[in-house]
Amino acid sequence: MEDPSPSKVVLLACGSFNPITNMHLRMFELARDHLEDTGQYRVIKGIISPVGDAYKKKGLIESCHRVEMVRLATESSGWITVDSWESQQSEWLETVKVVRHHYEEIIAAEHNKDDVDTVKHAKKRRIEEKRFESSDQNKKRDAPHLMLLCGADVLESFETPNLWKKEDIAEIVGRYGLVCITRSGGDPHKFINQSDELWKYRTNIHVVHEWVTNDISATHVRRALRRGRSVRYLLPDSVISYIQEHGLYSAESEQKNADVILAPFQRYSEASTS
Ligand SMILES: Nc1ncnc2c1ncn2[C@@H]1O[C@H](COP(=O)(O)OP(=O)(O)OP(=O)(O)O)[C@@H](O)[C@H]1O
Ligand SMILES: NC(=O)c1ccc[n+]([C@@H]2O[C@H](COP(=O)(O)O)[C@@H](O)[C@H]2O)c1
Ligand SMILES: [Zn+2]
Repeated sequence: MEDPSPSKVVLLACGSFNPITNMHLRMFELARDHLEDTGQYRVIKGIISPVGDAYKKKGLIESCHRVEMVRLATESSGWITVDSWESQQSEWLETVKVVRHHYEEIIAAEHNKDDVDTVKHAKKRRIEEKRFESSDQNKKRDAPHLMLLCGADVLESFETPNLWKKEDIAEIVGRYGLVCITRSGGDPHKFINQSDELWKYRTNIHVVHEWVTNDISATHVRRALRRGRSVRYLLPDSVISYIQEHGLYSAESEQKNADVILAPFQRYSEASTS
């Protein structure tokens, strides 16, 4: 008999969040509505993982500030949280490693939950276990899926030479799944259609069309801040207060890493020359 209950999903967004904007938060709401509309999924959690300082992107301020701003921005959400594990690593980590880490955490939490259940409901479980031949198989089936959430620009960056490894893309998209929000100027469907690699995994890529096109970008916010312009309503008030209190985003901070190569380019060009 077909299982009518929707699969649980955890959404993970990786990026600079320099700083977090309302659009980063909207991505989660849009993705949840889209997935739940299919009747196949129930989104139980959203995780925002700011990239570590070793990513070396131009203008990237210290991760402690970026993490704190995400914490403030997600305070009012009942399901989106920040996770600082990635940002605490001394080296830049490929996104696939971040995805694996969070999946392992989810599975470990499921096992812990089962252990607690075992003590609390030992009797009930014994009865249930008799109904299933392999409890492990069922545990796995009930475990939440983890999907990477991103904007269309990240999907399009898969084709940039020396930025992503083919096997990493295959693992992220093939094994976990991707939810991609349209961003003005891009057409993810066309992009998937034109890529033999992505076409293979098309059923694992959920494209969410944002009809209320919203072109907020962190770059735009940083530029406005440098010019002393208002950024109100582009990001939460608590984040704006934090930026003001700590004097973040100046002409000087925008020059950070200006003469450094982005970590993935550095790593993959080293690999191809050695
Ligand atoms: N307006 C938007 N529409 C759709 N996706 C977005 C939007 N802004 C950011 N994202 C997505 O949010 C994630 C984190 O992106 P990132 O931190 O680079 O934000 P950004 O606004 O693009 O910043 P920057 O301008 O510094 O590149 C990425 O997956 C990116 O595609
Ligand atoms: N090969 C990879 O795994 C790879 C390459 C480029 C960017 N990324 C990630 O994608 C995100 C992109 O963030 P930005 O759009 O802010 O540059 C970051 O989290 C970064 O670590 C991963
Ligand atoms: Zn970006």
